[in-house]
This record gives sequence, C-alpha cells and structure tokens, in this order.
Amino acid sequence: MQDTDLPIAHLVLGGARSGKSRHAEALVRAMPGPWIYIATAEARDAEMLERIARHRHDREPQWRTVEAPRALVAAIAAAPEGAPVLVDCLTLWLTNIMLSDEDVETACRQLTEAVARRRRPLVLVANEVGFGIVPDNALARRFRDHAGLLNQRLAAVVDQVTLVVAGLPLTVKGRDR
Ligand SMILES: Nc1nc2c(ncn2[C@@H]2O[C@H](COP(=O)(O)OP(=O)(O)OP(=O)(O)O)[C@@H](O)[C@H]2O)c(=O)[nH]1
Repeated sequence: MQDTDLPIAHLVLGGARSGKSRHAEALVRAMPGPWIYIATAEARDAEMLERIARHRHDREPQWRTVEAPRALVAAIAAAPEGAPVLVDCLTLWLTNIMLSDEDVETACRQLTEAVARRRRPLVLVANEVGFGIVPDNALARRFRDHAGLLNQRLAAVVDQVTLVVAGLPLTVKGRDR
C-alpha cells in the first residue's frame, strides 16, 4: 500500500537512445528548482568524457550535479529537502555495483527501500535491457536478470512508470503526463 503523502516517484524506462533521459529531465524541470542531477556514469573513454561534458554544458544553471557511480542511496539522502532528484541511470549504477565487491542483492534492496521511503520527488531512469536475444555468456545473463528484477522492484514502489520508445512516452503505471 502506497503512502499518498509521499512525494511523487517516477521510473522512466527505455532502450539506448530512446529519448528516456530527455523525457526524465523534462519531468523534473516541470517542478520548481533547484533540481539535483545524480549521474551514475563513469567516463571510461574519450567519447564518454565528451558526452558527459556536453550534457553538463546543456543543463540549465538550476541543476546541481552529483556524481554517484555506486553510493546512490547516500547521494539521494544527501539531496536538499524537497529538491526534485533525477537519477540517470540505474542500469549503469547496477553495472558499477556488479563490477565492485558489493553484494548486488543488498544494494538493490537498499535502493528500493530508499525509493519507497522517499522524502523528495524522484525521477529514476533505467534501461529496459531484456528485449534482445539471450546473451551467450553468464555475466551478461546475470546482468540482464538483475536489471529486469531491479526495474520490477522499483516499479512496485513508485507512483508512475513510463516506457519511452522512439522518443515517445508510454504510460505503463499511473496517470498520463
Ligand atoms: N558522470 C556523469 N555522467 C553524466 C553527466 N551528465 C550525464 N551523464 C550520463 O550520461 C548518460 C545519459 O546520456 P546519453 O548517453 O546521451 O543517454 P542514452 O541513455 O544513451 O540515451 P537516451 O535513451 O536518449 O537517454 C547517463 O548515463 C548519465 O549518467 C554528468 O554530469 N556526469
């Protein structure tokens, strides 16, 4: 049962280059700022560095950027009271957790609990990774399973879920926006 007094939480799903990040940013920008952008990506090559720099350059000055490749629950908790938070993206965060020594199940449970007891509006971006063929290596299959299960757990505790396909938002939980 959801506590209707909790600030809104919204999960935005989509494939790569589906337009999910742009859609999620628009949802946050529709709320009063300042807005907190929690980035989970780690720049591992020059292309990613350039991509991140472009995103930073394009964001309005009302955005405050926080880098949280792994310590996501702490970053969400540290955001100023009431400030809307955008997390982009949970699938990269999951990748970072799987590549570290942390226990994936514990990390996913702690994140789900933090989202469920949110103190500020949250918009969470995640990839929908399960549409392709079954990967032929065990690590990729484990990643796909964890990513799908994390999306299910989060979908259960948020108010709204949107699937972005080819730039178009499809409401899969909650009211249309
Ligand atoms: N570290 C870091 N990463 C950032 C920053 N701004 C954006 N990003 C990352 O950039 C990524 C989103 O940008 P894109 O790669 O263009 O999006 P995409 O997921 O491929 O495509 P869409 O589905 O269209 O959003 C996310 O993984 C963010 O974490 C930042 O300031 N710092």
